Amino acid sequence: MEVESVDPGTDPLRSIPKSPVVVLMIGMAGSGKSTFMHRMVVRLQSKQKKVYTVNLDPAVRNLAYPVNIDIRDTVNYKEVMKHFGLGPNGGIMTALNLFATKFDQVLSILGRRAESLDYVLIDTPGQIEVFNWSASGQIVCDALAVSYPTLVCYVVDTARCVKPVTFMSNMLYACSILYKTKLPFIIAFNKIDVIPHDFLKEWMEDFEKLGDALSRETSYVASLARSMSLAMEEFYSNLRSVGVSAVTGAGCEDFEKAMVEACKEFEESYVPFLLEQRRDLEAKRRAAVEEQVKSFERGLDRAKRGHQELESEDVLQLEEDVRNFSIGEHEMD
Ligand SMILES: Nc1nc2c(ncn2[C@@H]2O[C@H](COP(=O)(O)OP(=O)(O)OP(=O)(O)O)[C@@H](O)[C@H]2O)c(=O)[nH]1
Repeated sequence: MEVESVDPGTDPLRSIPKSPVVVLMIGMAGSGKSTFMHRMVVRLQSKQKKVYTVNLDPAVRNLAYPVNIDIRDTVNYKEVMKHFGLGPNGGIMTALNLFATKFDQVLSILGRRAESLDYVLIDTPGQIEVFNWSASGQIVCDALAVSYPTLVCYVVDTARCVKPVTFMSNMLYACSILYKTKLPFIIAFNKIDVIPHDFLKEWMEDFEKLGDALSRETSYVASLARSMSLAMEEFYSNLRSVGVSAVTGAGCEDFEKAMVEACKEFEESYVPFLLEQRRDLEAKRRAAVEEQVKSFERGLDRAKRGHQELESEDVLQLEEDVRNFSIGEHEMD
């Protein structure tokens, strides 16, 4: 398996255009990422914006929105699980890592489309750690951020944050994503049709209020969360949050305003950093891709040794599929 050379059309050192704006949707399973993507696609299209969508979740069954690039068209994660002897999370992670080794193909497709696009919305797996802490997440984020204004939207299920301890753990996740990606960040407190998010804003703006709520809980985790709540104030000051409902569309206007602000932040804070770091980032990304290719080869060797009882054509077919897949697109409307 060879690492592909970069298409000149996607030269990572060219200047970063103002559009399309890339939004990475990250959030726990069931938080509403796909539904929110659908809502934003419909909303933006109704304003004559050109929206392009990418699905990076190999295990999702149904998508609410029309998808242009779909990881499920490339590697079959169930086959990957079977042949590499992995569980569901390992299968998703390996499929995503494999996809990331060919992410230059996505950049080429976007490069050809970019001039006519306003937004690229990217859906990620609900197993946040699979994206955030794997090589693939790093490869995808770095590749996009050196090419287009790139933002993170962290989708949170507001109803699942009613307990202050759960809210705090959700915020710690958000914190780890912000510090890992370093990209402009918007928290979308989703499902405000079920429960308004005002109490969460209060907890973010006044750590004493969160402390009060936590003092009603007696667990060890609550006292840990209490001692962390002050430290989190600094983190909250680095992000913007809005309440939305993917189902009713409430709050979407605020979300659009937050995207405009986040783009400004990208331009003012991130682009200067990129201008200094781009060569290093690109070298790091290519090294990460090469490492993934090697790790894939090692995995295949192990799989072959472990599957001596299986039909060798089976293993060869999988090897062929995962080595030589190419990334295509579904036409836009
Ligand atoms: N009431 C309400 N339900 C919502 C909202 N957004 C999503 N849902 C529901 O929440 C459930 C999960 O939504 P999805 O969009 O599939 O969530 P996801 O984050 O993409 O989930 P994974 O694909 O598992 O990562 C579905 O039943 C949605 O209909 C919302 O704003 N309000």
